[in-house]
Amino acid sequence: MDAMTLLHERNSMGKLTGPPPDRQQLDALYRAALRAPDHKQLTPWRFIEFSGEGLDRLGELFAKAEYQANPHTDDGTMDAARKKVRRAPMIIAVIAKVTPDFPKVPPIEQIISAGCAAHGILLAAQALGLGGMWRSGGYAFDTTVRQGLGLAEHDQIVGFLYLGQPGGRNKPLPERDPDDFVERWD
Ligand SMILES: Cc1cc2nc3c(=O)[nH]c(=O)nc-3n(C[C@H](O)[C@H](O)[C@H](O)COP(=O)(O)O)c2cc1C
Repeated sequence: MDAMTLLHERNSMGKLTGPPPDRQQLDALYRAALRAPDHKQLTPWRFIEFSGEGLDRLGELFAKAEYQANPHTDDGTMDAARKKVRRAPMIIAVIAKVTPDFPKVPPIEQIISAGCAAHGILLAAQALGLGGMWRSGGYAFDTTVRQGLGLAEHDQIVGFLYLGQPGGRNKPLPERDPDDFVERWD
């Protein structure tokens, strides 16, 4: 696939099956992430890869988050939280490692950079014939999840990237006209 087609036709894939990306594919995904634009070369990124039993550990953390938010939460909600992680054979949590008070690089720039890294992973996944979907849910902002993943005070989870083999048909892409979004100062 040529680069422009990839950029114009990136499409999230929510239905994902095994096997997970292999090590060679993962290396390519991370290399794409590491080319994210990065003011002052802070490399404000951290990735946590979950597969196999690691997914269940993440699911347990999601269930714990539900419980901490509401100790009266029912078993069904806790189970649903556990099962969410099994929507893909692999999840990569993309974390912005934020350095507060860094001259000229405010936290928002570091978080955007991590967002670009996530986008790089999704684009690279599609280029390799993999499927991917960026999800946050409430868990990306949850204190229990943040603690469980070892985030420092200023870090942010920018997303959970669900990755695997495409398990469904690509949805039609939305028709969007650049002119609806662009203002020109000629
Ligand atoms: C930061 C971020 C968080 C997202 N979180 C979710 C989510 O929790 N659940 C969801 O269904 N889609 C979520 N999305 C949207 C999907 O990843 C996807 O972009 C959307 O379904 C549109 O599909 P498309 O990317 O193919 O246009 C999120 C997107 C971003 C950028």
